[in-house]
Amino acid sequence: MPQLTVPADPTMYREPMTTTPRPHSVPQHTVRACAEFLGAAVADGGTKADAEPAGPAGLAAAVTGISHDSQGIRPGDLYLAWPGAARHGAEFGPDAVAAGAVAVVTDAAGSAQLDGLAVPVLVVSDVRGVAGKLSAFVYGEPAKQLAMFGVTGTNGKTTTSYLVDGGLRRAGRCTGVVGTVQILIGDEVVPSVRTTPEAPDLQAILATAVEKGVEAVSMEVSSHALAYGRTAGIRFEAAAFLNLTQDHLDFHADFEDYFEAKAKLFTPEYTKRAIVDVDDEHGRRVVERCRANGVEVHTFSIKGNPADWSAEDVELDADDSTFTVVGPDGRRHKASAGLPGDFNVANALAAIVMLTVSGIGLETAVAGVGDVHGVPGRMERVQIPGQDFLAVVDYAHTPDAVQTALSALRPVAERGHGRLRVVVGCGGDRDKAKRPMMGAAAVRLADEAVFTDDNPRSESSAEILAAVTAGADAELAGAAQNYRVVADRAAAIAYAVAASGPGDVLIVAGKGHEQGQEIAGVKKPFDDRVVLRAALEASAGASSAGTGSEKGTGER
Ligand SMILES: CC(=O)N[C@H]1[C@@H](OP(=O)(O)OP(=O)(O)OC[C@H]2O[C@@H](n3ccc(=O)[nH]c3=O)[C@H](O)[C@@H]2O)O[C@H](CO)[C@@H](O)[C@@H]1O[C@H](C)C(=O)N[C@@H](C)C(=O)N[C@H](CCC(=O)O)C(=O)O
Ligand SMILES: Nc1ncnc2c1ncn2[C@@H]1O[C@H](COP(=O)(O)OP(=O)(O)OP(=O)(O)O)[C@@H](O)[C@H]1O
Ligand SMILES: N[C@H](CCC[C@H](N)C(=O)O)C(=O)O
Ligand SMILES: [Mg+2]
Repeated sequence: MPQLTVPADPTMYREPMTTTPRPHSVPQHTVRACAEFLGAAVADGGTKADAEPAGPAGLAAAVTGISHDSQGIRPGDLYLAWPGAARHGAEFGPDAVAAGAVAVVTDAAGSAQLDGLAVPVLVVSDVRGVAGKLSAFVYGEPAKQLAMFGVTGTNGKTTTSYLVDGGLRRAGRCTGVVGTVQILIGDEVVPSVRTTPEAPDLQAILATAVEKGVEAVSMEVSSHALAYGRTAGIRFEAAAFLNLTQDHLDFHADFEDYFEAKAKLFTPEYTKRAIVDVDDEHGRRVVERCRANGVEVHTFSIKGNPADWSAEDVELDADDSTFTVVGPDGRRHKASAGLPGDFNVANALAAIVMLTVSGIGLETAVAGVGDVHGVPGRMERVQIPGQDFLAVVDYAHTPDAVQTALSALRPVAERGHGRLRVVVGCGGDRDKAKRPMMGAAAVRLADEAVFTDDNPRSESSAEILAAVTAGADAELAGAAQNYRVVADRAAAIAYAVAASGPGDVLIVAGKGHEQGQEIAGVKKPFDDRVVLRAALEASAGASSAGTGSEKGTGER
């Protein structure tokens, strides 16, 4: 098996964002105006200090920004001290003030820790609960100057937000995208650390976008974002619900709680219109909610379910697809998606409907969505000269996504009379319940699964892999084992490449665009696309040197 090392180019690893872009000009409300906006009690080290404000300027100080991170404070900021998983943000109140914070917004528990602070302490009952609207206030309500498009669902948010962006660009809009892969503000690219940024960062990004002439933003709205209120203060032109399947039950109490978080987006406060995939049972529940709460709802289906919009005559290829969009008035329009798999037809239709019902012409929406050929790390083909099998990097990191990705490429393997192989693992410090389910999906739908490390984070790689293989074993129920475990991800990819022969299909799943692999809390550079390409080149080199005799020896 070829030995691989990850290229040690430090520029490949993107450090987490430490500074969010900030707008140049803001309304400069005073601390007092912010306190009034919040209806907050003002405490100064536990003593009511409305009459005698603390600090040099106290309540009269101008507020020029807002942050929840003491390390991201700029002079003139409000510091939001909320309780975290590990500690209370109030612990960092003094750091924030030293960095120039003009006031701290916190809760009663935080206020008790901030005795004698040199700036006013504004006390509210739920800091995260006010963060969205307060941040929007501080930055001058930027979302009101933008056409906002939001996408939620367990899988497909990133893809769909890029497809919406394609349509907006086609319509001549200057655009922004906020999501898992990166943040685009016009032509500026900002690294992303979260799918949906925390509210102060999100509002700063939107205000910067307005300053740069951006007119429309498509963004992912994660369930964490909805639970934490990260998008509060934004009313979307259109919000899409794609699907709801197993994920994030480390964060949500149960599946119903996960659903309720997603359902929040489809209320009049959050969106003008809902675009809902009714092929998903939870989508149908969202439709009922919208009908009850008065949100305008547009349904779509790619599976022949009754819906306002549907995709018919779907033809799938290894790299793309064509279909006919059938609108509510019976209008039919030929469309294409430059991405493989029927699930991407659903994503494309979601984007087309979002754009069309928001006033972009159907023809423009269809053309713009069809302009998008590839989303980083989503079914991204990695190909070297002479390669006689299909190799893709995909971001499937949920049971449903593993199933979807494998099912989408099964016909390609069949057409090539080849075998379907997947390299996959599960992240640590995330939903544990999905691990056996992913293992089961992999052995059920692939000819061979290679189970490997994803981002173990603080967890033991061996324990994560044991949970994955337990699911695989249960699924196989004594049938011949069609998986192997190669914990080292580069070695797993190298094995899978060496095992692949003509007509085969290889999916390297779970890390997509990611630039690092986190093991025992240390993040090292790792890009599946780079590692896969290196493995392909090493394997081709080994074959041409006559040492590739093992290649493609899997049973056919
Ligand atoms: C598990 C989780 O939800 N963690 C979130 C949490 O971190 P934490 O509770 O551990 O924070 P902490 O270390 O206890 O610190 C408490 C507070 O002190 C502040 N602090 C801390 C240290 C310091 O020096 N100065 C300072 O001000 C922190 O900013 C924080 O506000 O609070 C932080 C902000 O306050 C979040 O950014 C962080 O999200 C982390 C990054 C995360 O990865 N969250 C994931 C689970 C997430 O949000 N995922 C969703 C969905 C992904 C998807 O499906 O696409 C997403 O939208 O990305
Ligand atoms: N509509 C869909 N239905 C089911 N699976 C999908 C769908 N769209 C994409 N997928 C699968 O999910 C993976 C992740 O897709 P994408 O990154 O667009 O989703 P996401 O919702 O943004 O994920 P994340 O929660 O990590 O941000 C893809 O690589 C693909 O395997
Ligand atoms: N937004 C997802 C991404 C998971 C990606 C996977 N590579 C992992 O690390 O588990 C999460 O934070 O749960
Ligand atoms: Mg995403």
